Amino acid sequence: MTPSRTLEAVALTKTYGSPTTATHALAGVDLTVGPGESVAIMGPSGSGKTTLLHLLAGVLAPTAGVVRWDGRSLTDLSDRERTALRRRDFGFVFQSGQLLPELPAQENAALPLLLDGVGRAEATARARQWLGHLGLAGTEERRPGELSGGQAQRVAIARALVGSPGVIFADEPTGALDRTTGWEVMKALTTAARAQGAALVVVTHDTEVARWCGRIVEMRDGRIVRELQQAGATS
Ligand SMILES: Nc1ncnc2c1ncn2[C@@H]1O[C@H](COP(=O)(O)OP(=O)(O)OP(=O)(O)O)[C@@H](O)[C@H]1O
Repeated sequence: MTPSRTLEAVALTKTYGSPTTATHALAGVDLTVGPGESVAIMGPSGSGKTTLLHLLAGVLAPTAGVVRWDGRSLTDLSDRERTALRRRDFGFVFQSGQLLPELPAQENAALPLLLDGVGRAEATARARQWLGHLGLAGTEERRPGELSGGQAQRVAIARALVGSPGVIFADEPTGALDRTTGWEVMKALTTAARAQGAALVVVTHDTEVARWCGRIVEMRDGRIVRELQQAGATS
């Protein structure tokens, strides 16, 4: 990836519903995330964290404002171009339940490459490499039901990273894990993202999770009300 790739949101607003039932989920958000940077988005329930994540990732369209990735506005792309961009340049990690239960770990991790037309042998080899980096050597053939929660999240991280994305979006990535396992998963996620030069955007309620990120932004009522640089962050 080129080091200049930056994710930038300008004056982002999002209103759900009709004019009579409108919810103003985002009310003017500016945010820039550079290569290798990690940002935690925190704030109370309903403050707009997930909406912001979905807009940044091009999953939802803004009501007004713009999201630029690598200098290109996501809203200027066709649905098809946006889907292709999401698959190639963005990786996703969710709370849980994101792996396909019938596929072994290595195929789950290889999926973005397979969907992008990479041959099975190469895709699996690259997935196995990531599983190895994430401490999952020996579990490549296991199905998600045969993995612990922490192992399954690391398979999801391998899948998010396997296509060398420029940005990884994570929504409560440790929400289904105990504290120690969550710590290990965040360590794996931030270390791998940094090694790859990928930006990382994490939505979380958990200050322990946010501590792994270089920057914390706090949201209230659809706005960023505070930004905190973390000098001591591991990322
Ligand atoms: N699809 C939708 N339709 C209508 N309103 C929505 C929709 N999605 C979210 N909202 C509303 O938008 C606001 C922001 O929601 P959002 O999910 O972004 O908040 P959040 O900070 O991620 O909350 P939580 O921490 O509970 O996940 C809330 O008032 C929510 O009810």
